[in-house]
Amino acid sequence: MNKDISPSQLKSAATPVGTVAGYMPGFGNDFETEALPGALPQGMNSPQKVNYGLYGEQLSGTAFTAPIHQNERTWCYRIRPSVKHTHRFQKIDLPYWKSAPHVDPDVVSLGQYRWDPVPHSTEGLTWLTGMRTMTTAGDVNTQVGMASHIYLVTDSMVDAYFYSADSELLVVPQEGRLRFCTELGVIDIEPQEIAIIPRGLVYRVEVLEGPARGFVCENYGQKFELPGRGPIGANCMANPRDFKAPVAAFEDRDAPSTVTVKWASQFHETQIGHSPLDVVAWHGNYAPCKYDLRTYCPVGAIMFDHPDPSIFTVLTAPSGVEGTANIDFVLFRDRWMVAEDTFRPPWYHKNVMSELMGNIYGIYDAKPKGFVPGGMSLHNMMLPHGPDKNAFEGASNADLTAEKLENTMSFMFETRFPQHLTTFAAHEAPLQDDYIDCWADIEKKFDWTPGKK
Ligand SMILES: O=C(O)Cc1cc(O)ccc1O
Ligand SMILES: [Fe+2]
Repeated sequence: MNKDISPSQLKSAATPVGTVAGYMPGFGNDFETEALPGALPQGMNSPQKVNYGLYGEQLSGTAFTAPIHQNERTWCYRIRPSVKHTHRFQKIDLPYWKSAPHVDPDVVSLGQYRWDPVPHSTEGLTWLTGMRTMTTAGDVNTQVGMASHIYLVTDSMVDAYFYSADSELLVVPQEGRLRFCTELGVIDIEPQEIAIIPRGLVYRVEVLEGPARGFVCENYGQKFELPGRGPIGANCMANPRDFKAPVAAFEDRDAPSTVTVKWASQFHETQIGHSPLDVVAWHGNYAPCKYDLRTYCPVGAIMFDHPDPSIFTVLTAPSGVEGTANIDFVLFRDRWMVAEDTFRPPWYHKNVMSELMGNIYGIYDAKPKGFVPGGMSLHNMMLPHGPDKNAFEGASNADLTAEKLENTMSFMFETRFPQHLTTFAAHEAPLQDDYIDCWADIEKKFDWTPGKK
């Protein structure tokens, strides 16, 4: 132990997990943070003895040899190395959390689909038991694609911890407030914020205000990164400083605990005798973060026409094919509409990517009715869609003054892979059977008469 530190200093410096959430700004920065003074080795990663009797441990988020601009890892200094567990892993069943490839032969995924909010259950549900997979795409074993989930959470995890070896999770709350107590610190989120929980990071989820509902994009592939802004330049869209990583916080708590691991699509459990959230200090660039969607600075059409929705990309997870994302996370927030002589809502279209949308709050301009907060829609790859009849009539006859779209926040998880509905999405979730009728009354307006000039 470091002899320069007095016991009173130690007491005041400790920030146990679960009491305080403090943050450091920046996206993918090389952070350093310590909950006890002097806990973080300086100038090297593996001193012969670490202060306070801590163990050094590296968490790699990319291959050791990944290019320098993508290479991510974090050095943790912890009370016990995380290998210490007392039991072999046992498989457990979480029947509502599915992974790709998962194709129910009796479910038709080819279609335009929309769901009302999945209602809260009368039984108590945690982050693990309350996860409801709606769609899967790609293949978790080859680390391509994604799954979309709804979470319904009423109960905090108690002496229970989780990590996903399969995926990074992008969490989009719609109702309630959650606390993510992670190995690297504490993150609190509420609607209009998001959190990113990296692959391999251990955490438990507590309910600060329930019941909580929201959306999750489970990314099997390369990590989310900020999109290149091209000619837009060095500012606007999502700015790096608005992403917040937690400061170090730890628990020194001996209690029989469970660790659940999602690995190659299956869930496994082991027992440990202490809290694994025992990282006293860390440094590195592989860390969870939160982001307030209200800080997203949209750039749009200021003269005419409706640009592709890629202008609203918050984060993109590359697929290896340049410009073709494994997943884009796109935000439709409040903004001004000023384009002249223009049909302002989204146009009718057929997209090579598949579009999973969720409504966080308010009204989405292409679907003034039926796409409600907590609801989702799926327009699968190469399936035509666009404004419903009301939106078309409204926007093609509107007085085109400058108009502010207010009371609106929806998002899209857009992937290059087809999305397959789970049995839950097709049969248990509140699917709107009449969704495609929103286009049924679109009239033929063609006003050409043969032979007439
Ligand atoms: O289908 C949707 O509503 C999402 C969407 C929005 C937009 O402005 C342009 C294209 C697009 O797919
Ligand atoms: Fe679309």
